[in-house]
Order: sequence, then C-alpha cells, then structure tokens
Amino acid sequence: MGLNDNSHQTKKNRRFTQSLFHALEGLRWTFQDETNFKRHLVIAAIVILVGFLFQVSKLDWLWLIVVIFLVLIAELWNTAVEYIVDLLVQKHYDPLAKKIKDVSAAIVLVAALLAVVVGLIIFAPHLIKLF
Ligand SMILES: Nc1ncnc2c1ncn2[C@@H]1O[C@H](COP(=O)(O)OP(=O)(O)OP(=O)(O)O)[C@@H](O)[C@H]1O
Repeated sequence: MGLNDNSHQTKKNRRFTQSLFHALEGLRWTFQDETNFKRHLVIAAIVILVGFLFQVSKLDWLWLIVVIFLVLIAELWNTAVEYIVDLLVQKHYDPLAKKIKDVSAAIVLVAALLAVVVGLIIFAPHLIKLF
C-alpha cells in the first residue's frame, strides 16, 4: 500500500513512514480545525523570539520548550476528544458530551496557566530591568 493509497485504511500501520504520515495528518487536521492551535503556535513563536532577545539561559530554554510542547500536546488531546464526542453524539446536545468537552478544554487551560507562570518567572526579571 502506497502512502497516498490509504484514505480508507482501517488496518494497523505496517511501516514507520505510514505511522509518520498519519501522525502528520493529525497535526494538519488540528491546524485546520482548531483556531486555538494556531493561536498557541503564534504565541510560541513570540515566546521563542523574546527568549532570543533576552538571551535566556539554557535551563530557561528547557522550561520554555517543555511548557510550549505541553500546551500543544494538550490542544492535540483536546481536539481528539472533541472528534470522539462529535463522532458519538453527532450534533445532538448531550449534558455528558458537554462535561467531557469542558473537562478536555480545562486540560488546555491548566497547561496554558502553567506556561504563563513559567513565562512570568523567566521573563519578569528581564522586563523589570528594562524599566
Ligand atoms: N454535543 C454537545 N453537547 C453538549 N455540549 C456541547 C456539544 N458540543 C459542544 N458542546 C459545548 O460547546 C463547547 C464548544 O464545543 P466545540 O466542540 O465547538 O469546541 P471548540 O469550540 O473547538 O472548543 P475549544 O475552545 O476547547 O477548542 C464545548 O466546550 C461544550 O461546552
């Protein structure tokens, strides 16, 4: 089976390239469907730029990269949960579907809060020096 011949594949991936292709497709769906994912990427780019401007330490870079990836992972997870819920209940209103989606969104919120706290700890001293 070729890489472009798997649009209706339901069997397990047999090659690493197939697994990679599908994982990249997952990233593409998330980028396409989730505005928040795009927002997080823009914020991550700004944080990286500011990190370079302030010449933060190696340890600070480690923290920044960890929280950036945590937020992106949370957003990918949230998207997967939204797809599962939509698959199960379609467009019908269901109180449990609401709970699941809201809790899933809360995962992103908590990850984003952690990123803000880490960002403040790292950048606040540099910002204070500017004034
Ligand atoms: N089938 C449903 N039944 C009940 N409530 C729902 C349903 N689908 C969505 N909701 C409610 O609408 C909100 C938005 O749902 P949606 O699937 O559009 O996510 P979204 O706008 O992509 O959210 P996020 O900002 O977390 O990415 C959910 O958090 C939930 O409160």
